Amino acid sequence: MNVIYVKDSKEMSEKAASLLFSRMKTTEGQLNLGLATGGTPQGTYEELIKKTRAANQSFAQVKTFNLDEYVGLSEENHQSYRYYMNTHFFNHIDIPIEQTFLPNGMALNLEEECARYEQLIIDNGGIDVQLLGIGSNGHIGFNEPGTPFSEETHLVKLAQETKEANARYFNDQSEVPSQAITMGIASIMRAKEIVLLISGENKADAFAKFMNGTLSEQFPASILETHENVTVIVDEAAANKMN
Ligand SMILES: O=P(O)(O)OC[C@H]1O[C@](O)(CO)[C@@H](O)[C@@H]1O
Repeated sequence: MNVIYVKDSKEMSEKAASLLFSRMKTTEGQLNLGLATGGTPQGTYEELIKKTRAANQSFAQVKTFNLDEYVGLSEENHQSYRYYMNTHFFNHIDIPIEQTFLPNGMALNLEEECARYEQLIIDNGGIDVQLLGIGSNGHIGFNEPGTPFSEETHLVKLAQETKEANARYFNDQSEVPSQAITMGIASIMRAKEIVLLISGENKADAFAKFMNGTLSEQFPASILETHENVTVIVDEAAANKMN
């Protein structure tokens, strides 16, 4: 595992964007990108847009697969992850919107939707590079503590801690959906390369626990230690409990 220590979230975003940009360039855009939402990767998308524009680079061949989506929020809902991805990234680059995929949290049959999404990723040849954030409880995607490492895309009930953490994006905590569809740990681990971003004081305990290396389903991110191609980019605020 390659751990890169950086000063702050700006430097983390620049490093992550450079890495993704270079992967897109070396494959001439023939790349399946796994993407994440939340506050952490927002700067990475901004940097990636800047780089793409500055280099006048086309990424029209790239396909994207997001980790997760809330259940019951339409794509027009400003809190849906589809809305987040469109506004923060897809509307500003030339990846055709039809090549951008998220689980459909409005599907009538949610179990069927999970199986369809998993199969969609497989049918497209799998994910080449997966971008990840981490929850303060160690979740990756919406895989909460206790999720079996063998899970593929599935329906989850959000942990209270996660609802509280994500309430900042909603008018009121009661509006945070209680369910989501997420790629499972097994789906994430099938990515050929993983880039984990960790930023901010509120992630310091999670990073310390991650680095301590005990493999446990109670701390979902711990599985990443067993993946052969992981880059972690962590800022000073998140790394400050390691000294
Ligand atoms: O970057 P944030 O907003 O702290 O979120 C951390 C993680 O939580 C999720 O948003 C899910 O709650 C992940 O997609 C994200 O990586």
